[in-house]
Amino acid sequence: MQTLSLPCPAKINLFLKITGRRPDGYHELQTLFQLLDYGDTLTLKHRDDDKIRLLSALSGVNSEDNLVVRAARKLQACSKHIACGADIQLDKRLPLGGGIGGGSSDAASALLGLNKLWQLGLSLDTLAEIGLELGADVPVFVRGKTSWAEGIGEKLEPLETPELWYVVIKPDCHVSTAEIFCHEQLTRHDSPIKIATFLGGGTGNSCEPLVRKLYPKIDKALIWLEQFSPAKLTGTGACVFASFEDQITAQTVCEQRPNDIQGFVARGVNTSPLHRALGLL
Ligand SMILES: C[C@@](CO)(OP(=O)(O)O)[C@H](O)COP(=O)(O)OP(=O)(O)OC[C@H]1O[C@@H](n2ccc(N)nc2=O)[C@H](O)[C@@H]1O
Ligand SMILES: Nc1ncnc2c1ncn2[C@@H]1O[C@H](COP(=O)(O)OP(=O)(O)O)[C@@H](O)[C@H]1O
Repeated sequence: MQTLSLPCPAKINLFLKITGRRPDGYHELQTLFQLLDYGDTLTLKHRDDDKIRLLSALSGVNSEDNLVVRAARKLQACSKHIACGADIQLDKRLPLGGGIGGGSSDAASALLGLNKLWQLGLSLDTLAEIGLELGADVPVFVRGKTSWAEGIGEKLEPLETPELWYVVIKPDCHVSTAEIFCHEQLTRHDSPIKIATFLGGGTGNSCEPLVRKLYPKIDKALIWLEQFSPAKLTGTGACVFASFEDQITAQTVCEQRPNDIQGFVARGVNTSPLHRALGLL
């Protein structure tokens, strides 16, 4: 097999609590990562030399900093063969810095795809460990299941959720995850909750009050979406989302969004499209 074309699905955080801070500065959290059937596409072509070439530049991101190239280099270091190279084409649909895990998902698809293309035979456990070095959100995409998460997002327990339709919109602003986690006004000591408490409803995102205050456009987008269904921030933003029972209602809402707001409709899925494409689950 010489070429693989793979999906890189988005995620949303159905809730997010910050329960503490580790000595290295990373925050411990609780969240529910809901995978979506919508995302980027990564095409990997085997090369007989050891070059990693990114064929599609991402505006504002140096090729060597692109998470797919960083993932490929990390995996190359695990290879005992000399001829492990790849041409990589990344077709982006997911907005950058949206809190929907685009870069992390691209990295996970690169790890799983190149593991197959280069016949490395690494387990999902090993790939999740390598992924965690690239970002706290990478392991959930490596494991490929909608999951309850703790730690910094790497302690994962699959949780089946109703496969609802989501409207995800991105106001015209960019939120840096690091900026929010460094902010003195961030709530850092939420009490941990049980799964049953989340299922009982009403659990939100602890970053939301601060992000709404710092980014009026996000506040406005939440107010707009709230007209149709309860709306929440995903991750540290900038995207916000709301759920709907059926696709047509979700599409009708999405089409009415203000002109300066990007948006899409996606179905929540319990199993990643990446793993389905690779025949892993
Ligand atoms: C908090 C979440 C929820 O999904 O936010 P989003 O990025 O999706 O908005 C993620 O776990 C983010 O994961 P990811 O985007 O991979 O974060 P990383 O690249 O590992 O970290 C970016 C920066 O955010 C801070 N950070 C990140 C995660 C975490 N649990 N605690 C932190 O303090 C650190 O300062 C780190 O340098
Ligand atoms: N393949 C990639 N896709 C998106 N962003 C990338 C990628 N590689 C590196 N990045 C960098 O990672 C940052 C966060 O990306 P992204 O995963 O889209 O956001 P978030 O973690 O908020 O969901 C971007 O602003 C960009 O600088």
